[in-house]
Amino acid sequence: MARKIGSRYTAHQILGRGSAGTVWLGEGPDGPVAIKLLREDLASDQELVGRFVQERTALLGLEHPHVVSVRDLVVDGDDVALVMDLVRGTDLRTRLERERRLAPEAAVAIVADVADGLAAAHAAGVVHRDVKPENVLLDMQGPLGPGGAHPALLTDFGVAKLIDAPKRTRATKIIGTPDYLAPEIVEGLPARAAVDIYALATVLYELLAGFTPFGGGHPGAVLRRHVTETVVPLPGIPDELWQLIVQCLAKAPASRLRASELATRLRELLPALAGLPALEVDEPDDDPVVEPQEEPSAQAAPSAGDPARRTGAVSLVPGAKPDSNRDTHTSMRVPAPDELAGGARGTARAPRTPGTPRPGSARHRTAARRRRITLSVAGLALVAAVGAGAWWATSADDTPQDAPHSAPPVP
Ligand SMILES: Nc1ncnc2c1ncn2[C@@H]1O[C@H](COP(=O)(O)OP(=O)(O)OP(=O)(O)O)[C@@H](O)[C@H]1O
Repeated sequence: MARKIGSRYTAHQILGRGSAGTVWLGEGPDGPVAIKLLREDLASDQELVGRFVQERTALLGLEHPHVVSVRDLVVDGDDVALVMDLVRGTDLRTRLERERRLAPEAAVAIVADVADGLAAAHAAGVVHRDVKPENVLLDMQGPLGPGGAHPALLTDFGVAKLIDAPKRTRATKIIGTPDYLAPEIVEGLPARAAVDIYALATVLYELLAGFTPFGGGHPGAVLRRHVTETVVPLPGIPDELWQLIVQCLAKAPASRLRASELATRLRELLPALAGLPALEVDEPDDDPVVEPQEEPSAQAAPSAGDPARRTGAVSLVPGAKPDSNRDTHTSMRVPAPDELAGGARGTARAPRTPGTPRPGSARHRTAARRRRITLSVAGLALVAAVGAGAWWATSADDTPQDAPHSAPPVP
């Protein structure tokens, strides 16, 4: 059923739903558009309305074939809506879920497009801060590129930030999605363009492997891996492609490539990747084995399937499901250095060639569960601190770079 949005637009049909509202196929004075309409019950939420305004502001004047342009912002009674270019296709998350892993050529072609879009955003002084497959749209009506990939466009600049002059203070709250967060964000440093490169390299790894390099388990563990763990090579990946990923996942932001360089280097690799099949990689366990520290106790650690262990991610939107490390706009407190140091045992998720068991794999899980009794003291402290911080930080948004470093007390 059609409905009017402001005086200039008509929404005809729902294209999809996000946590903050519904995206409609609509019509405007200049033809078809996509209209992102903020949920009615959220229209009085200043923070969310602020994000819509932020997205409009961030993208003003930014026209690029690999960025979804925002055409208008409508505020009319209870309606708050962003009017965007219509992309006829799907988002990259949907494609990845359907195919599980992409062939290297298609993955690289898609990521090169996004790198081009990021280069334009960075040149305009905008850091995206939430690069992930959900925020990449594939234009199925566009020409087929290398590996049969459709053109990719970066969208959802709702938490984008204008690049500022250097700040004197550290951030106390984290904006973003745990699996894709650059280590400097976890450490409370300001988000510069290099955070988008780190996130995009994470997306590239994920397209090739089917899982993110540092994801899995509690968000606190994910944050810690970004800072302390080294990415483990994917079996069978062409060396030059691997070197690019490693460089862009460097812990030091200055060591990463810039977006335009990344796009160029990826495109140079494309001919050598033509026709290569998707990598054969088994997803590592989400639940690394933690050796027992003491005898069984009534306070045994929650298991991976226990909701208490998975609720560290906090959705921006009241009522949205806060249980995934891939949730949009997760907002958490920056962990203290001792929380990041964690226990003696690393938790890197080593990918495996199919059929190769390793301790902690699904095959070994039953036996391992029997042995796993408690988390280390450091692990528990991290879980408690980050989990509590997450809930505390629900109202945090765009002030982190100005805020003094004052973490709440750890319960
Ligand atoms: N410009 C667009 N053209 C066509 N479809 C779009 C456009 N923008 C978003 N969509 C579709 O609408 C759906 C919802 O998008 P939206 O950005 O609201 O949510 P999301 O990014 O999936 O989640 P969240 O808002 O929680 O980050 C997506 O599945 C996407 O495919």
